[in-house]
Amino acid sequence: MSLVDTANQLDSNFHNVPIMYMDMKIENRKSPNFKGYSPLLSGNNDPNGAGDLQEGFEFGWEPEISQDSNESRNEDGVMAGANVWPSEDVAPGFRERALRYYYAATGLGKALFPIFALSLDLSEDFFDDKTQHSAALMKLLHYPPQTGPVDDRVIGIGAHTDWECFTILWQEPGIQALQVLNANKEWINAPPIPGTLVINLGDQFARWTNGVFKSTIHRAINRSGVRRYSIPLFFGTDYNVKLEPISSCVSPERPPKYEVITAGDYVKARLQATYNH
Ligand SMILES: O=C(O)CCC(=O)C(=O)O
Ligand SMILES: [Fe+2]
Repeated sequence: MSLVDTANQLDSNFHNVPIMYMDMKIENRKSPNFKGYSPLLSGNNDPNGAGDLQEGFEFGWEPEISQDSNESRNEDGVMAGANVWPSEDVAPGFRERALRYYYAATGLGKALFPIFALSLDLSEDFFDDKTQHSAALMKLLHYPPQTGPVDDRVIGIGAHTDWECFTILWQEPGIQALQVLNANKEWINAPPIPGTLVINLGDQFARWTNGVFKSTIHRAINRSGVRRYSIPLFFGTDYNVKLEPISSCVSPERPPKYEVITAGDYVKARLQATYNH
């Protein structure tokens, strides 16, 4: 089955989850790393915005389905922490399908690193020792339709860049919502194309390459009149790895642009800023 078909299958299950009423026991603010359920308007990706008109459910790596989901990995440092799931009564089969798509999509995420290493004239295994632990978060998002008077500061998800290296984004077929800011500062629609996924570059990759690759500014607005779902997978380098610029990307003309911190500290700081606004 193709990756997109696996996502479509998860989507059909996800539509049946009464996600609007997810148990507030699994609210993301109760988890050290914001795993679990984020209610409408609880996050704010654009500091000039007044809250994102979406709700979501976020989870990360965990051992294969048959094992205990409570295991957390020491290597994840500040980002260590178990997933939290809605109960099987509320969402039968949801965890299993979500993890099935997660594992398939992380396989694609991992395959992107050698391609980008080659594009930077590095050996293709350059990122291998930095991507041992699937530092990857998946988010299932629901955007209610936006109708009526519009406050420009409240949209589905405000203008932002993603935080990791690559985002692999599945979008609800047939609904235009995602927009990308081009070099002329114009918003360009990025409609779903059947059978495809969107790949966005994120801040960690801009940091690795000292700005040679840029993270894409994007936003989403659902004015379709119907609910929209999307599923990003944010895939970065291991949380305990320092985001140090690749030496060939630093020169007297291109001095280091970013303070060096670990990938985990970076993601954690961004999560805190987004949900504790
Ligand atoms: O829903 C979308 O299309 C975009 C989601 C997104 O940008 C994000 O979650 O970071
Ligand atoms: Fe994003």
